[in-house]
Amino acid sequence: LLKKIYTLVFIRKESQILLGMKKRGFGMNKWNGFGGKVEPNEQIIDAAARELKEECCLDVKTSNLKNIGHLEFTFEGDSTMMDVRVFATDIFEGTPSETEEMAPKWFKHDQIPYDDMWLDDRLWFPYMLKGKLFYGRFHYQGFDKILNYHIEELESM
Ligand SMILES: CN1CCN(c2cc(NC3CC3)nc(N)n2)CC1
Repeated sequence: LLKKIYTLVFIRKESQILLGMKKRGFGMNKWNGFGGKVEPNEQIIDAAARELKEECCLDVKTSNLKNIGHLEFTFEGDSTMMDVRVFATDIFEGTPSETEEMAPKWFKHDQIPYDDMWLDDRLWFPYMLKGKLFYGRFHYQGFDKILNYHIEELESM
């Protein structure tokens, strides 16, 4: 019932996508996009650009970040909902660099390391990789089992 909003940013270059290996905190030891919490009085899009810079030193203009997806996560026995706003761009400045949070690496679309990612990723990544807009909700039991989910392509966000 209590919704917390998070950001998740994917950077694309030619036929590759940038993922980061999370070195600490939530999602540690999983590859993922870059993101985090939205501070009070912070616009979601600004939080997305801020976290990207903090986590892999890339600079993006918020005007170049496109909202491509919306993911909602609930957990059996827990009343919080993770509301994850997904953004992507292929316009960025800087070189992806390792930080205390993330070790970045480029991946070809057919070499996404799903076994070292959140379980839901293998369900919605194909929509993202095909350039589609998507909405997905996933109900987890613990962090290693999805009890049920729904995902759909959207015509607009
Ligand atoms: C700040 N982060 C951004 C990414 N995020 C998640 C969550 C997730 N699944 C949920 C079961 C945990 N799956 C991906 N790919 N990312 C959580 C919050």
